[in-house]
Amino acid sequence: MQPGFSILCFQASADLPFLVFYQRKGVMHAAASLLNSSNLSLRFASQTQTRLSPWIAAPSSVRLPLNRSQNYRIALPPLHSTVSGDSTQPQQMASADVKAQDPRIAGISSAIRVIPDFPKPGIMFQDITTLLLDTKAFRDTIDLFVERYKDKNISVVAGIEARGFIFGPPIALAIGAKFVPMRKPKKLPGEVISEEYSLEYGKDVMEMHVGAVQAGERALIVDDLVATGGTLSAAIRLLERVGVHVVECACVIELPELKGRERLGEKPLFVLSLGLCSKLENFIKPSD
Ligand SMILES: O=P(O)(O)OC[C@H]1O[C@H](OP(=O)(O)OP(=O)(O)O)[C@H](O)[C@@H]1O
Ligand SMILES: Nc1ncnc2[nH]cnc12
Repeated sequence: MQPGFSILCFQASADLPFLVFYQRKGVMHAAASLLNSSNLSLRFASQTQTRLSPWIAAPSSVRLPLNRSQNYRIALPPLHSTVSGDSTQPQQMASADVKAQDPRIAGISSAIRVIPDFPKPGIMFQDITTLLLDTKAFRDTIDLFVERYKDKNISVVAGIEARGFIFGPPIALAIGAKFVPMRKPKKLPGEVISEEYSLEYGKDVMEMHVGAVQAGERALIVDDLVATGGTLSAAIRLLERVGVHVVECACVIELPELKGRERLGEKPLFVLSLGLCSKLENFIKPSD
C-alpha cells in the first residue's frame, strides 16, 4: 500500500476543464504524470470543499490511500449545479450557481463514476450506474429536480432513451405529469415523428409517438447528460414541431467543454454536475 496522496481538484470557471494535482512528500505533481507513469486512474472516495482563492470557483481536496495493484477510476467531482437561458433569471445570472451551497450536490457528483476510453478511445464516459447504486444520491438527484419543477405547471416529462428513462419517470410521477419516451428508431409501435441528430461519438435518430402530447402543453425534457447538445436539440425540435412549449431541459451532468449549452441557445438548461470529457493529459503539462 502506498502512503496517502493529497489530491487537489479545481475548476477556474464552468467552461474550463478540471485540473487535478496530487501532493507527495510535500511536492505537487500534476495528476497526468501519475496517470502516465503508473497507468493508475484515481477515484475520489470523498471530498471536502475548501475555498482557496476567489478565482478558483470550485476547489475540493481529499486524501486517500492508493494501492497500485488495484484498478482505480477517475471520478472528477463536478461540483455545482448551473442553469442558463432561463428567461425568468436576470441576464447576468446566466451560468450562475444555483443551490451551490446545497450539500446534496457534492454527494451526487462523487457518486458518478468516470470510465476512460469507453465506448471508444478518448471518451471519458460519465457512468451514472454508480449513482443509482447509492440510494441517498439517487433520491437526492430526483428530489432536486422535483423541488425545481413541482410548481412550474408542467404536464409532460419527456425522457430521452436510454438514461433519461431512469430519471424522467420518478420526476414525472412526483410532479403529476405524464411521461413521454423519446426513443431510438423503430422501437415505438405506433405512428411516430422523427428527428436526426449528431452525437459526441456518432449519429442517431429520435422518435416520439404522434398523439402522445398536445399543442400548448408545457414540457420538461430529462436526460442523464448533455454533451454536444445534439440530443436535447432534437428532443426540443420534436416537441416544438407539434406545438409543445419546452419549459426547460434538465440533466444530471453537463460536459461544458462540448458547449451543448450554447447549442440550445435561449432554451433553459439546468444541470446538477459538471464533468470532464477529455483526458487530463490533454490539459495538464506535468510540472515535474
Ligand atoms: O449532448 P449529446 O452530444 O447529444 O449527447 C448526450 C446523449 O448521449 C448519451 O446517450 P447515447 O446516445 O449514448 O445513448 P444511450 O443512453 O442509449 O446509451 C446521453 O445519455 C445523452 O442522451
Ligand atoms: N462522455 C460521455 N459519457 C456518458 N455519456 C455520454 N454521452 C455523450 N458523451 C458521453
